[in-house]
Amino acid sequence: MALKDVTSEPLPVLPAREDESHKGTYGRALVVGGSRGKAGAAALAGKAALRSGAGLVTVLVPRAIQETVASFEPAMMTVGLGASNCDELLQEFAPEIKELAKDKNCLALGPGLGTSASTFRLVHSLYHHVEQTMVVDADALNAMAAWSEGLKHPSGSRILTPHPGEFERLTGEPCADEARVRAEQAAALCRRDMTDQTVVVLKGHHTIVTDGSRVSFNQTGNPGMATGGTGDVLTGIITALVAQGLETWEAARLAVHVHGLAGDLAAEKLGQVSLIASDLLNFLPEVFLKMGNR
Ligand SMILES: NC(=O)C1=CN([C@@H]2O[C@H](COP(=O)(O)OP(=O)(O)OC[C@H]3O[C@@H](n4cnc5c(N)ncnc54)[C@H](OP(=O)(O)O)[C@@H]3O)[C@@H](O)[C@H]2O)[C@@H](O)CC1
Ligand SMILES: Nc1ncnc2c1ncn2[C@@H]1O[C@H](COP(=O)(O)OP(=O)(O)O)[C@@H](O)[C@H]1O
Ligand SMILES: [Mg+2]
Repeated sequence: MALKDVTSEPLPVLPAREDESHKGTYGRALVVGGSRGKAGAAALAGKAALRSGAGLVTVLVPRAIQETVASFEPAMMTVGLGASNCDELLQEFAPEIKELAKDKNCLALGPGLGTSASTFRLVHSLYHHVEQTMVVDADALNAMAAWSEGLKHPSGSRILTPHPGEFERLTGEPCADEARVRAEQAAALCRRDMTDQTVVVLKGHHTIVTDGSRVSFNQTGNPGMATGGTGDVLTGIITALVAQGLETWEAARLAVHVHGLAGDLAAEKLGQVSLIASDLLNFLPEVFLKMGNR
């Protein structure tokens, strides 16, 4: 199947907010991630989801880091699972997480999650049994890479957001240097195991977004964004746009643009050297205003 390059087509837009709306109108997002030492990844994703317009954001983490995550941002709700010393999310939490997912419009799974065997089994269970659209990132991708059945049989739409290292773990093949070949690799992953509703976001300079038949090469962003946690922010942005009703392809394409533009504005003010992931959160408001949202 020929891959259609739609890079020059207009970007999707986030609809204007109606006067008669309320927080429920803008969706409920659930971020599942974090572990001791990587609380920040879950917090960055959660706060990015809030700054990208999701009505209600809950960050679900192991109990030991709940207070830390909550302290990053009071507008974020948190749920802590396990005993007070529990520092990673485990397989046995799957039923509780599935229950909490029921009234959510979108889930993000993976930032800072950790790589224990039990955590990986939790990821498999959620990937295969949660019907809501799910952004699958970071250690959730590593979990799926370690699974012999690969990414087959998700029970809902999935947006996979690998960086080239994660992509290689998932597919067993390194990313090609040439953009067009890389796009074909990402599209092949999309088509290989999954449903029509799967989107792959292969991150890097000119991040590739593909649904297996279309591809878009992102035109925003800069090397200042090559710093820990910027991918976690992207995960939160995509999750918020899905929670607000955008389709997976639209949400991924718009989010990648918004994320890169936040990076460009941040670099203009702060310089590429000093830019850190949490700066992106502070430039998201300017991005949405620039794009015509009130
Ligand atoms: N503040 C926090 O809490 C933070 C927590 N975080 C959490 O940490 C966890 C681990 O995530 P991770 O991405 O840091 O590590 P990992 O999955 O081992 O991948 C790195 C490997 O891939 C390779 N690689 C090749 N090309 C690459 C490319 N273009 N971009 C990137 N990598 C590339 C790379 O090659 P190398 O650098 O050696 O050349 C290396 O071998 C995860 O849960 C995440 O959410 C982070 O988000 C940081 C902030
Ligand atoms: N040289 C670059 N140019 C543009 N964007 C970049 C560059 N390097 C990294 N990025 C962006 O930064 C993000 C890094 O994501 P990721 O590697 O998952 O980081 P982390 O896991 O630390 O949060 C991606 O969105 C990627 O596109
Ligand atoms: Mg990452």
